[in-house]
Amino acid sequence: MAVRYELLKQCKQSGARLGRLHTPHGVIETPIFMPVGTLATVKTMSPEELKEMDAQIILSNTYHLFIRPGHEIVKEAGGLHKFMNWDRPILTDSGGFQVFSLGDLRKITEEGVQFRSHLSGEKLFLSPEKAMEIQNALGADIIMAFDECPPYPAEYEYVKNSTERTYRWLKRCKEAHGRPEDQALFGIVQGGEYRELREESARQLVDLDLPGYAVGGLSVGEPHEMMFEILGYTTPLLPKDKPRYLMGVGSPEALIEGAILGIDMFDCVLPTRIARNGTTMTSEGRLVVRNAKFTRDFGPLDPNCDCYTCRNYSRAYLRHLIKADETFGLRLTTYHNLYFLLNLMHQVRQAIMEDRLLDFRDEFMMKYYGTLN
Ligand SMILES: Nc1nc2cc3nc(NCCc4ccc(C(=O)O)cc4)[nH]c3cc2c(=O)[nH]1
Repeated sequence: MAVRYELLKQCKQSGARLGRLHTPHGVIETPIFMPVGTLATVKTMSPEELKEMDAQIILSNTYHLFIRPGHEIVKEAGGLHKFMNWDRPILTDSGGFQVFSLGDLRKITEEGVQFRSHLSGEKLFLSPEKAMEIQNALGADIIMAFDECPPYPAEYEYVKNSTERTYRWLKRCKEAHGRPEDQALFGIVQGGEYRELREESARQLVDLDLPGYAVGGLSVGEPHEMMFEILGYTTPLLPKDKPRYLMGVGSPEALIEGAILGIDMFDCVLPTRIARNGTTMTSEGRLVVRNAKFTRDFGPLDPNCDCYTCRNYSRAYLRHLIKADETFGLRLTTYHNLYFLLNLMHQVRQAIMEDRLLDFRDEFMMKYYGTLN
């Protein structure tokens, strides 16, 4: 089996669980946050730094690597692990979301999606078969089905047709998957904001008995409460003995709430993207270190953080680097933001172990957001 999930403990206070995900490139402790390395690099971080902060799995993107440098190049290099010198697990997203959010969308048909590259404008085509060919070439441990992520909001009829086609595409992915022995194909539950479509999608995917299930079509601009409400009735439909992956979610509050609702895996570009404009996540909430008020603040970014950035540099120094657009500044804020979320998930796992995740949530929310919700 390419990937095997081991349920270690069900939290007594919530729907959260402690688990271990065994993959060909190592074991992942869940619930887990996955740093995003879209172009075969987690921007400004080295693999050694990612290991130092205990990143156990990273994400990369079919769409981007298909466009540049091309999946054949990566395959000739020996696959993505070798190409980027990362010997721990990798998950690749299928391109479904990226085509709809990045490429200049041409046309969706039963066959697949015609679009223009956001780089060269060249006409390209992605289909379930093509997405499998690319991901089989990249060699990630976990690969995602080619799906359509419907926009929010979207009419019931549109979402119904899209979700039914996404299911037909998933069956084609399963058929076309060339490496089931060492790459686990996860399905993606869709259905928009419509409960009966979500329930139907979950039922169909579970019948395919896949090694893992993602909840897609969320974190696309819908209200926070709606995302949690959808998770509330979708996650329980997924098998307890398989990992559940909420795509594109990465704020501290959403990671904790998602874990409480039974989600095991998260990914988001948020921490790395906001770091590059000097916005950081600290134990006392968001802190925009480029702000003038930190000009003479010689204390650590986060007094409660023991990461490399917080142990060695001051807010004044970080502000100076970010203002001067010094690359080292981006590296230091990125390192801290990733460390913050990875450490948050470590504390979440600890809280599940001690059956006190709801208490942990309240304590965290008070410190980070200054409110209980
Ligand atoms: N295959 C597939 N992939 C997905 C990726 C997603 N990513 C999101 N949300 C990301 C939201 C997002 C985007 C940008 C930033 C930032 O720049 O900070 C933060 C969050 N929702 C997503 C849904 C899907 C989906 O259904 N199917």
